[in-house]
Amino acid sequence: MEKEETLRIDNYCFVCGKENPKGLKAKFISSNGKAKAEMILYKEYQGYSGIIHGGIIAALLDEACAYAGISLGYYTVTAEIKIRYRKTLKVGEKIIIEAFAEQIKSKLIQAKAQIKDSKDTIIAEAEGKLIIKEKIEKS
Ligand SMILES: CCCCCCCC/C=C\CCCCCCCC(=O)SCCNC(=O)CCNC(=O)[C@H](O)C(C)(C)COP(=O)(O)OP(=O)(O)OC[C@H]1O[C@@H](n2cnc3c(N)ncnc32)[C@H](O)[C@@H]1OP(=O)(O)O
Repeated sequence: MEKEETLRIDNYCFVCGKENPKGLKAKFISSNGKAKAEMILYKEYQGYSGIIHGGIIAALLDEACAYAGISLGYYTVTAEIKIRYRKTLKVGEKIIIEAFAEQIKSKLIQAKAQIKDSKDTIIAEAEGKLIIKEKIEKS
């Protein structure tokens, strides 16, 4: 049987990679199943004029879920993600992205994430199912 591919981290993640010149460069902090980042998205990421593209919002929510899972000690892939877009996100607005994850089966992590603006209004929220691929070895 073929050996399963391992997930490699090379700092080029589109959402968080420090080395990716075309990435969003989000900086997540995470611990104990929670993850958080703050950032501002500019015009490069809009769809309609002045409004951030929903795909970018989805990528941020997905990443927040992954980081919450990483903080539980696992690298995962996303099997499913459901997104609810509640308000449009305007270009140039400060946002807070937060996620919470829990392991509910041996290979399954369930995560919830949300994006709020600086007035604490929910812009978008997500529910994700993440499949555990490997345990993070502590160095
Ligand atoms: C020391 C600290 C260091 C910290 C460092 C921090 C730095 C971090 C740096 C960088 C972070 C980067 C973060 C990036 C994040 C990106 C996230 C993504 O974009 S991931 C790419 C998109 N997703 C895919 O490409 C998946 C593609 N799909 C698949 O691979 C498969 O379809 C998969 C694995 C999702 C399911 O495949 P199957 O069904 O063959 O899986 P089977 O292994 O058989 O099942 C596993 C278990 O999961 C359940 N399962 C599978 N899908 C499910 C679902 N949708 N809902 C519920 N359960 C499900 C199954 O029923 C099974 O459960 P049972 O073991 O039988 O109890």
